[in-house]
Amino acid sequence: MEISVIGAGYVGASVAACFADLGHDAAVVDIDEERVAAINDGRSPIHEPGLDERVARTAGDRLVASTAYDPVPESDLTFLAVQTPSNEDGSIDTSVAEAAAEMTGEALADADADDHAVVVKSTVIPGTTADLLGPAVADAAGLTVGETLHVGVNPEFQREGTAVADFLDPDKLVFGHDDDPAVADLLHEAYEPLRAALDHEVPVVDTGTREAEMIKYANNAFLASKVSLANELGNICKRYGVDSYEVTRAIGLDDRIGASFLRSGVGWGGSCFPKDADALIAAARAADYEPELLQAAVNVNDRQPGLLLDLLDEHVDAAGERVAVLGLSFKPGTDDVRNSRAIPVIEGLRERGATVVGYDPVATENMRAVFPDAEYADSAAAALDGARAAVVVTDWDEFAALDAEFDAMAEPVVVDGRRIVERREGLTYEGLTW
Ligand SMILES: NC(=O)c1ccc[n+]([C@@H]2O[C@H](COP(=O)([O-])OP(=O)(O)OC[C@H]3O[C@@H](n4cnc5c(N)ncnc54)[C@H](O)[C@@H]3O)[C@@H](O)[C@H]2O)c1
Ligand SMILES: O=c1ccn([C@@H]2O[C@H](COP(=O)(O)OP(=O)(O)O[C@H]3O[C@H](CO)[C@@H](O)[C@H](O)[C@H]3O)[C@@H](O)[C@H]2O)c(=O)[nH]1
Repeated sequence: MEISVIGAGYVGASVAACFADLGHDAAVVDIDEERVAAINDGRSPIHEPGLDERVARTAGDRLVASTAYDPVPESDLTFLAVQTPSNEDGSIDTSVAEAAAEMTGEALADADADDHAVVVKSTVIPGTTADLLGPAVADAAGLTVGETLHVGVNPEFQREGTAVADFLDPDKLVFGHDDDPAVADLLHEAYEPLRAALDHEVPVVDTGTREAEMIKYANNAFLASKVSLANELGNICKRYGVDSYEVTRAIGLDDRIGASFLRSGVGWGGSCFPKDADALIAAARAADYEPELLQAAVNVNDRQPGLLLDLLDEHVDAAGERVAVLGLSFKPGTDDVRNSRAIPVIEGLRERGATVVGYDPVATENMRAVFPDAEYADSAAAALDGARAAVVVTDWDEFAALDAEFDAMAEPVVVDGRRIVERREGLTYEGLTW
């Protein structure tokens, strides 16, 4: 099957490479020449475990990348996987997706193609596909939705750092198609090799486009709120000398609660939870509904970095001191620093007059773009060397193994936002939520 994917970012690159690896012909289109060149050179344009080898295996053969939209009319199905960022007020900014939809339509018009399906993989507010993006493609192409152009929604639930594994073994597949059998058939065909490769059934949710769009937001809202509740409980535990991880381990044994997404700490970041929570809140308000619980989840999250720094203040006056920030990415396994909790932590340290020295196994260059004048070390040991204190922001495995490295600090003080460092003799250790 011929598939095109618009956008070679975290979602588009991994989805296209995985489809190619599963035996489809996948063409990725991106306006970013560097990302296109990387794929055509057989390299992943982003850091994502398992992606490099898939791109290397398929590039130039079943996987091709281009800045031109020529592959679109040659394919049966086009996924739109461009970014959907936030406006100033938190509402979704669909301008990039609209432009990509128009360019897709123009490519279909130029080639006089019909019977093509355009499926939105980007996260969009309910109604965006049916009311905005579908019509944008159709108008530019001179086609009619439901007749000569088929429009659907197939939200993506992969996580950064495990995007390939998540895509290849999803908990569910959501196909939004408003009863257009052409979209449903093409989506089932696209995912058939993936399902055939698994030794278990993957539930497929065939549903409307609006429901598919909302399922994506509901999924993220639930998970983000779950972490915020774990953080709220952790903050209370801390004040009562209770080990919050013992508590969440126990409550997670209740099937109705579930063990995942209960790790309390410095909060959730990344390109999705913050943006999607804001977009859903703005969408609710636009419809005259005040989403109090979701807003509280955001408020709790926004407070965590400040609470971490308050704990540092209890041990150290950071003014004029060198403070190591261990972990810059928003979570382990990725070089993505979008909405990383390291950003407010670094800002708070600088407000205190500290000299920040950051370390991350893979995200340094991306954080350098945010704070060009901060110091960055090549290793955790180098960051700790001569530091007055260390603040742990990301739970990279290698931080769990740190031990003698702390002795390079005059008086080792560690404020741990992710419960990753071992408490030990000779180390002043303060965990954020226990
Ligand atoms: N990052 C994730 O893990 C994740 C997971 C699930 C869903 N999503 C959603 O998927 C969408 C994409 O997210 P992402 O993280 O991959 O974004 P990204 O910013 O990493 O990638 C988007 C890509 O689209 C390209 N692009 C922009 N306009 C274009 C155009 N007109 N034509 C061709 N290419 C164009 C950009 O150059 C960029 O490379 C968003 O809606 C996001 O919310 C993301
Ligand atoms: O118990 C937990 C679990 C996560 N986090 C934090 O939550 C954030 C998000 O983590 P995660 O969900 O693993 O990463 P993402 O790649 O942002 O993935 C989320 O966002 C994607 C984009 O929408 C969705 O596709 C995924 O299903 C959804 O999990 C990170 O900052 C984590 O550190 C915690 O603090 N505690």
